[in-house]
Amino acid sequence: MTLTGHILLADDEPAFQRLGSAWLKGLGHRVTLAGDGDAARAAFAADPADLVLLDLSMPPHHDPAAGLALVPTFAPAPVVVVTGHADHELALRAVEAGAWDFLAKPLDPDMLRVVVARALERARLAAELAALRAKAGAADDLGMVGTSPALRRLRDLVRRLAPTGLPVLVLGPSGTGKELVARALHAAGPRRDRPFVAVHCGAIPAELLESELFGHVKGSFTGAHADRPGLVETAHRGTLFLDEVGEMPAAMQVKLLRFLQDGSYQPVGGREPRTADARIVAATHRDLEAMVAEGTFREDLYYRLRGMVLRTPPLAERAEDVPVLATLFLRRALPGPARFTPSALAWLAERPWKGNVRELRAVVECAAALAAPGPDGTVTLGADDLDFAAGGGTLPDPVLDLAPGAPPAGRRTLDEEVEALERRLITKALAETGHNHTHTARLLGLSRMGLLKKLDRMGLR
Ligand SMILES: Nc1ncnc2c1ncn2[C@@H]1O[C@H](COP(=O)(O)OP(=O)(O)OP(=O)(O)O)[C@@H](O)[C@H]1O
Repeated sequence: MTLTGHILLADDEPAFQRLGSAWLKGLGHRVTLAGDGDAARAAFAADPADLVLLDLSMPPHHDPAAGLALVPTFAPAPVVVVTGHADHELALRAVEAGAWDFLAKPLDPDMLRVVVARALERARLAAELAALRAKAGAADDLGMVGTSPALRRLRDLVRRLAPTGLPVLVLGPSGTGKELVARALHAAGPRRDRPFVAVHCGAIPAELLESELFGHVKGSFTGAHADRPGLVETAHRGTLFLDEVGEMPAAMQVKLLRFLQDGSYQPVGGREPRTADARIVAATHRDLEAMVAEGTFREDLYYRLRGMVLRTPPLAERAEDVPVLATLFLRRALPGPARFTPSALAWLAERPWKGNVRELRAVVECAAALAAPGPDGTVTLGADDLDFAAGGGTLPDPVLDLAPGAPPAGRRTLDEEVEALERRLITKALAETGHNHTHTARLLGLSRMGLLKKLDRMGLR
């Protein structure tokens, strides 16, 4: 039995529209027609098709690059690109942009039938997979690992909030998993096949944040050579995660409020307001209520953001999660068998974990990177290994203990010794800074780029 479906045919040639839709209807498909990119987007938003046949060069620009930019907007429907020029490179670029397949004009009806049937079958399989994943997802841990009552409750709330479109504000100290919660809300909700876009409001200079979020139009400032979509547009029908929202400059708070109120925004230099539909999840480690009280954060924005508040507790308040998370990070860090000694587990239990889960992860990964497997191939991490990885203790180090004139320990070459020392100092600095690359580079007197190159070379990234 051939699969039939709803096909959006986006092409500006009337003759092709007539012929194409007659062929497709003849095969039993329902067809919607659109003559340009905007019409295609609007038709898809109003009545999402199972498959899109897309001409890459349509009015008003007749520019294949603009056509390519349209491809991802039809996700999750597969897009088959139809091109007037049997252009090999363009077809490859279309596939890179996410197109499922391509067809060259003039169309061969048999080819069209086969390509459409394959694309619809692919869409059916993808929908089936998503349904199975959603079913399995209901029972999984949403990537939020831990057995403490606090974490169970958090997971439960995430599961219940994910299907709703409610804005969520995630509050908690740094490194407690706020971004993880935002990702879980997205992944367990109906927008999971659309983008999750994270904006680190504190990391982007105030003057750039507006154009990052809302985009800009060509010529709006020096260097704006072309229209550029903002992150809210990229997050359309997906989730926009506003991390460190407490750092958002006052002028931007007004614009964000407007977007939260009615989904409308104005690109920098643009005249016409645009709209996007993004689920908002915001997070901060700051005390927003206190910021409202002292007038540094808008009260109206605060109430808009806090549709629901989720709190990620400090790791110190959920001691039973520590060994579970440590074991998880150890398993992820090493391919082979690995374990903690009882003294390592005691060390883990005693540490205050001021940097929370991020610190725990960094310490375990660091210790795992430095450890050597025993004769049976098992890596055993003791309290000393963890202490050293956390930047506290000193480990017997063949290089540092070398007496002047003594031969290199284990008969390693000078280059190997230097590399081993470099690796140790870098991993130690990474643990001290909670894996913050900028701070680690500064600590070691390297440029950030220089550090990243070394990390890549050593496989430490
Ligand atoms: N419950 C958890 N299960 C597994 N991994 C976790 C958990 N909580 C946190 N992590 C891991 O810890 C690290 C820090 O988490 P995340 O970035 O989500 O914290 P955050 O609160 O957003 O931090 P910040 O405020 O500094 O941005 C990440 O690597 C994350 O994957």
